[in-house]
Amino acid sequence: MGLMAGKRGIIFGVANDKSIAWGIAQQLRAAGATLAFTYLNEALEKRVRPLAESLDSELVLPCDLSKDEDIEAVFKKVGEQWGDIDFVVHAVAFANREDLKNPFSQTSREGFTLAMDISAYTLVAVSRAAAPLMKDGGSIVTMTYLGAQRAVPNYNVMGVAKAALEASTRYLAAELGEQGIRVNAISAGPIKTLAASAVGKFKEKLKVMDERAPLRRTVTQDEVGKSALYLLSDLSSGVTGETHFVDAGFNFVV
Ligand SMILES: CCCCCCc1ccc(Oc2ccc(Oc3cccc(O)n3)cc2)c(O)c1
Repeated sequence: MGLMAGKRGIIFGVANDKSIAWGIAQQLRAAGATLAFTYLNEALEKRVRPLAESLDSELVLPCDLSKDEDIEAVFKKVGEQWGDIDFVVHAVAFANREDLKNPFSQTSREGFTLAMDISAYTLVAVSRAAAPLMKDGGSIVTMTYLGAQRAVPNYNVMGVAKAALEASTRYLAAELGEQGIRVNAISAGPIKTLAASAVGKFKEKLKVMDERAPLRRTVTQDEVGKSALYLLSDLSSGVTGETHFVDAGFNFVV
C-alpha cells in the first residue's frame, strides 16, 4: 500500500508539465493519493485538464484565488464529492513583470498589494477554507524561495511577499496544530518553470547553482515533489511551521 493510499487532496498551481506543482502531483499519485486540481482560466484549463486526467483525477475545478467566492466554491464542491480531505498543495504566486526587474524602491503600491495578495494572503484564505474539511487532521504545503530570507537581486517584491508567506506558514501552523493540521513551506532552488521566466536574470541564477551549490547542480521538479510527499505524508507527522530547503544546499553557503 502506497504512502498516500486512501488520502485525497487539492493542488493549486499546476500551469503545465514544467510546474513544480506538477512534480508534486506526480509523486502524490505514485504514492496512491487521489487528487483534485484547480486552474485559473480557460487557457490554463486546456493544459491542466489532460494532465489531471493522466493522474486519474476526476475533480478539475476553476479557481481565481483573488476571489474569496471562488475559493469557497472549490471547497464546497470538494466537500460534496469527498466529504473530507487530507492535504492541500498551494503553489501559486504572482507579481507584475516590471516589479521583478526594476529597482525594488520603484515598486508601486498596486504592484506591492497584488504580489502580497496572490502570493501570501491566498495561503491564509485556502487554509481557512480547508481546515473544516480536514476532520482527521491534514497537511498543507506552500512554495517559497530563498529571496524571502535574503535580498536576491530582481526577486524584489516577490521576496517580500514570500517573507509574508513564510511567516503566515508559522502563524497558521501555530493555530491549526491543535486540529492536527500541519502547515509547512518548501523553499525550492531555481527551476525553469513558466513563472520563472518572469524573473529578471533567472538564467544567470541557474548557472551559479552549478558553480556554487554544495551538490553542484540545480534541483528538479521531481526532487521537490519527493520532499513535498514527505511533508504531505505521515513521514513528517512531527513537523509543522517549517520552511524546508530543497535547493542542493545553496542557501547555507556564500
Ligand atoms: C532572481 C531570482 C532567481 C530565482 C527565482 C526562483 C523563482 C522562480 C519562480 C517563482 O515563482 C514565481 C515567480 C514570478 C511570478 O510572477 C509572475 C509569473 C508570470 C508572469 C508574471 O507577470 N509574473 C510568479 C511566480 C519564484 O517564486 C521563484
